[in-house]
Amino acid sequence: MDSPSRIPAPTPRSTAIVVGAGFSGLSAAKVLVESGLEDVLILEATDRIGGRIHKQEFGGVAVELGAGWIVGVGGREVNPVLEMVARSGLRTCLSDYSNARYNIYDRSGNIFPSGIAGDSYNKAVETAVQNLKCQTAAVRELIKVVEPSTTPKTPMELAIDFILHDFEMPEVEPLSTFLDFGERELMVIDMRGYEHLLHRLAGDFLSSSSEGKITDARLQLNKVVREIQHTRNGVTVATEDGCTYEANYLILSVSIGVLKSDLISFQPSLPTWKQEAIEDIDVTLYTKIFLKFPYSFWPSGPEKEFFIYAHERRGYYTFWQHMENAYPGSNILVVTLTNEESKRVENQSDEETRKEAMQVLKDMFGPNIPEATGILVPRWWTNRFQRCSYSNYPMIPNHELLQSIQAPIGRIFFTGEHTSARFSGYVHGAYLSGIDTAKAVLEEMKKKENEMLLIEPLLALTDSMTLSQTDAVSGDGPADRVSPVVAVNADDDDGHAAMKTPNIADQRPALQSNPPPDANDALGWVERAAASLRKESDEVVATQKCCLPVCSA
Ligand SMILES: Cc1cc2nc3c(=O)[nH]c(=O)nc-3n(C[C@H](O)[C@H](O)[C@H](O)COP(=O)(O)OP(=O)(O)OC[C@H]3O[C@@H](n4cnc5c(N)ncnc54)[C@H](O)[C@@H]3O)c2cc1C
Repeated sequence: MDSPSRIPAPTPRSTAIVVGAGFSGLSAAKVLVESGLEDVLILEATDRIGGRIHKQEFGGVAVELGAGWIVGVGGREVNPVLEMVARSGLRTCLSDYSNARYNIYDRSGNIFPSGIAGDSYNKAVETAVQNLKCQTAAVRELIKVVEPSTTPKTPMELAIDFILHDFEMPEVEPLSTFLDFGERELMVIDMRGYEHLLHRLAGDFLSSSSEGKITDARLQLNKVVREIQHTRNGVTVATEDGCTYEANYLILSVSIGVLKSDLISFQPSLPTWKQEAIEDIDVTLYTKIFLKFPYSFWPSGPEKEFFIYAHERRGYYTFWQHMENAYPGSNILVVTLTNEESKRVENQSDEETRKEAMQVLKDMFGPNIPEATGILVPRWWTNRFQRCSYSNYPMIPNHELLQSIQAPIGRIFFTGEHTSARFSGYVHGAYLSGIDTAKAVLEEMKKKENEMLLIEPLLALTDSMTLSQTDAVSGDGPADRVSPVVAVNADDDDGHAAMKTPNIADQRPALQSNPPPDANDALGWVERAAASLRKESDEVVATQKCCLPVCSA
């Protein structure tokens, strides 16, 4: 009997492949499918959808390892994620950070008097706003030197500085999220998790079982994309398990951290300006560490949910939250670390982290508190499918950088929170970017279709001429159907539509050497049409150059 073949069966070419099934990938796929592209294929590296939205059961409740809040609520526009929350009846509660400044503990367990803490906080906000104004003015006037800011020195100043700058605070950060959607934040406290929104979204266009499990073959889990080959005609994707997939277009929704890493290689390589833009974007690491206790020992009540530990090392187990408001009786504390501290704890054992956290809690609440019985430390940095928590753009908008990040390369389109002009870093930014990118792909397809309508008669004509010509010369039929006119308007391998205009005369020696008598007029017509297409493509290049000043043509 024949043994079953180990070579995976070739998959049919799809119109579009979406890499990644986080919020942006799924929202992009939904738009494509609902526009009639039934054959969209989604390749996701892990065994689940959701990406940086990830619920896990811990200590008897659902905790959010990634996004936990709907940020931007109560403003003049409605956050689209809030609309989804309302539709799916997800349980949330308001997070009020304003009292955290009155719950600042020193290393001896004393709370700073509210007057001192409040004054220090207000001063830090003033300085931060002042700095921002200075920077904006400096950018406007192209002044390089800015007044040095007041540097926080004491443990309390360092703690406040950490809260103001490592968490987005509407008081100091004029982000579109706060300006448009409002300054409030709702925490998701639902056993189905934040990721329930993604399951609902996927369920809108992918088939699922009666238990809600997605069964649609268009979603392929455990498919780690390692290589993307792209030409002017399409893309070929190779996954770690040895499969290849072909498509006309590709939407890449992996995080900026993954783009910075070497997980995915591109053939040909991404152009230098794209690689530089990817390098230039900073990433933030944000780690919520969950600790489970046999009973609660921290102050509870409406204004005690958040508390701060002031240590001489900035960001050392600074920001704490108890989960009693969300899940009464859960006896869970959450402490948030960022950036270098996140990396440090990711690289040590959970037991070491538990000991450090316990020492901090003992500093604040005394030596007799119970030991944590469980700890959960998410690892976003060492996770090769994330390598960050979210992108971190400079406060002063850098349009050039953003445009370079957003710009497609040939048939590869980029999406994800890091491509969102107004809402980078957030769930709603990811969701809206997916929609925008899918629309851009549809536009591009329409443009190509229109071009083909124009080109097809020319193709037929050049085919018939080439046929008679090559018949006359060699007796063979045309080997390659790609017409020089098609090449005029096709993308080059660097991804810029029609950046190089081929010399038609060079590509058509046989036609010129001995044209059939009745083809002379037709040839003139082809030349004129090609010239007009060339002019059109030059205009495209001009537009692209003006959008992408860093582009090396
Ligand atoms: C700890 C943390 C806290 C956060 N808190 C908030 C918050 O409270 N509120 C808020 O609005 N936002 C928050 N965010 C940000 C928010 O989670 C993200 O902005 C958003 O979820 C990003 O969605 P995305 O689709 O852009 O990317 P992702 O969700 O990362 O989706 C990308 C997908 O691509 C997959 N992938 C990666 N590499 C490959 C590959 N080679 N092949 C195939 N698939 C691949 C990944 O597995 C992933 O599923 C937080 C993020 C983190 C990590």
